[in-house]
Amino acid sequence: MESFGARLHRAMHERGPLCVGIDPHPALLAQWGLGDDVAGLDRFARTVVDALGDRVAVVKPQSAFFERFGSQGMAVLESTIRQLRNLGSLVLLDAKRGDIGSTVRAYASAYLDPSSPMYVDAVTASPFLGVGSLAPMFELAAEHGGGVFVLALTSNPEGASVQRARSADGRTVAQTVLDEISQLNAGAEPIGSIGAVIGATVGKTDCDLSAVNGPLLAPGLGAQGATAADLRVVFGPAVPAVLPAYSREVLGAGPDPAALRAAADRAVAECRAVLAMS
Ligand SMILES: O=c1ccn([C@@H]2O[C@H](COP(=O)(O)O)[C@@H](O)[C@H]2O)c(=O)[nH]1
Repeated sequence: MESFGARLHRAMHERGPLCVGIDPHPALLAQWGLGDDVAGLDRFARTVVDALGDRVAVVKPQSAFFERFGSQGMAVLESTIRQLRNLGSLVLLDAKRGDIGSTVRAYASAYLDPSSPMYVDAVTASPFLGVGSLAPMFELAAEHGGGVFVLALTSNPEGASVQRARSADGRTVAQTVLDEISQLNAGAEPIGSIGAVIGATVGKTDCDLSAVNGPLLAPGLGAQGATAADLRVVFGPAVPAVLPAYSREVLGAGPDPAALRAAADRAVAECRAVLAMS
């Protein structure tokens, strides 16, 4: 099966370098004239899927906003994932999972096994229990052409105290995570399937990104204050590997589908200019 890295590389070239999040915040539901309930959640997600599912490279449902509504919210998430896959966008589930290896195996089956109802193209993962504890995810991703995005330098200001801390060998925690990702992606073409999450808000990373050879998911654009121009500062020569991610900035244009599409097109144009892809 074709690797996630290869599928993502093609999708970004064909559809543009953009990941749009589905983050149905209560404030956005209200702004769209929807109730803060399962029906509102369902309408919100369907509107985004119908407007963007056949247009953007990657759609990233934020699991937390579906989990809020219990089993009914998870049913909406499952059907959102199915609809997105039918429309051709890659689905990156933002669930930030991580645990001891034996439990990570269950998370891996939930998201990266094609027989699961929650099967997605890629999932976000937290390396706080050690990057090695995520091995079951990496293995299942490799077996079925999936991807994993591992948190390295997150977009929130609180992340730095942990992620920029230095370990005994002098490397930052973020660099340690990136080095382990580099090993997993070594030799992969056109790009590896294990990505790193590095916020567009973090300024200079003080990290060596040259060997990562995987996609660099950059949240923090728009609502959190970063702009497309910041991507050059944060990623330097690694900027062509960046997958820019917007949620509220694009979603705030809804619920009119044409306005959502226009907002996504604007974001693609801005990012394409920075990533020097045409
Ligand atoms: O470092 C990180 C990792 C993940 N996120 C997630 O991305 C979106 C951002 O939403 P915006 O509305 O564009 O701010 C959200 O789902 C976060 O959980 C992140 O922001 N930073």
